[in-house]
Amino acid sequence: MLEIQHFRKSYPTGFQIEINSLKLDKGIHLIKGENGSGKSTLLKAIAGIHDFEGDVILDGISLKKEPISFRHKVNYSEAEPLFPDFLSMDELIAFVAKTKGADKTQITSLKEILAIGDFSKNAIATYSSGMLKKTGLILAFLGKPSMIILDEPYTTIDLGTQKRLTELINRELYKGVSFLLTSHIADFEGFFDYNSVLNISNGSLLQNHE
Ligand SMILES: Nc1ncnc2c1ncn2[C@@H]1O[C@H](COP(=O)(O)OP(=O)(O)OP(=O)(O)O)[C@@H](O)[C@H]1O
Repeated sequence: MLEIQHFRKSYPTGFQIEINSLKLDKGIHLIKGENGSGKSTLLKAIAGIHDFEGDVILDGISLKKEPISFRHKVNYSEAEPLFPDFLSMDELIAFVAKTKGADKTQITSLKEILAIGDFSKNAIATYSSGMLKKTGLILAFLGKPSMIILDEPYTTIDLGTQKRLTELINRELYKGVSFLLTSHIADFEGFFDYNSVLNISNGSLLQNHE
């Protein structure tokens, strides 16, 4: 279970997200909101990338008190991932696999599902936007995370990859992994039986239904 307590994140521009208390059960959750509503800011905070006031607790492990253990349990993919141009996807996978404890079987299986092919040997500088997105996605599934956070997972990838990504998410859900997804359009609302759908507007979160 994911718990957000007394959360506050503000930027010097004046934009602010405040969540007094939020509890999300194991399962799959969707955060919807317009451009600039605060989705990415919230996800980056939950993933331990952005600093914030308050705490986020996953399965009893506090991000503030046990940051290393917490980060081991949470994987994250950005909406528009950026990586060093000179590295290849294979090199990035090898690095993340080592830190997250992923084995060769898992890597091969994920590469097959996401139809990565031999292109992963090439430098990131040569990647299309879809390949860049697939790079971010594959890294987010490595190891044995309790929660996978995917920011706008269906943008940029082709229809075939979208279908296989849905199968992959369902497979991992079945194994007990939880998911937190965002969308600024209703592009994949019907793909999953969400445990909850939340709306974020101007930094405030509203829980729709469970
Ligand atoms: N590093 C930053 N410094 C200052 N302001 C920021 C920063 N990152 C985001 N913001 C501001 O915070 C607000 C929320 O941005 P955020 O990227 O979280 O929204 P979003 O819902 O993910 O948007 P989109 O759907 O366009 O990706 C926006 O007003 C944005 O300009």
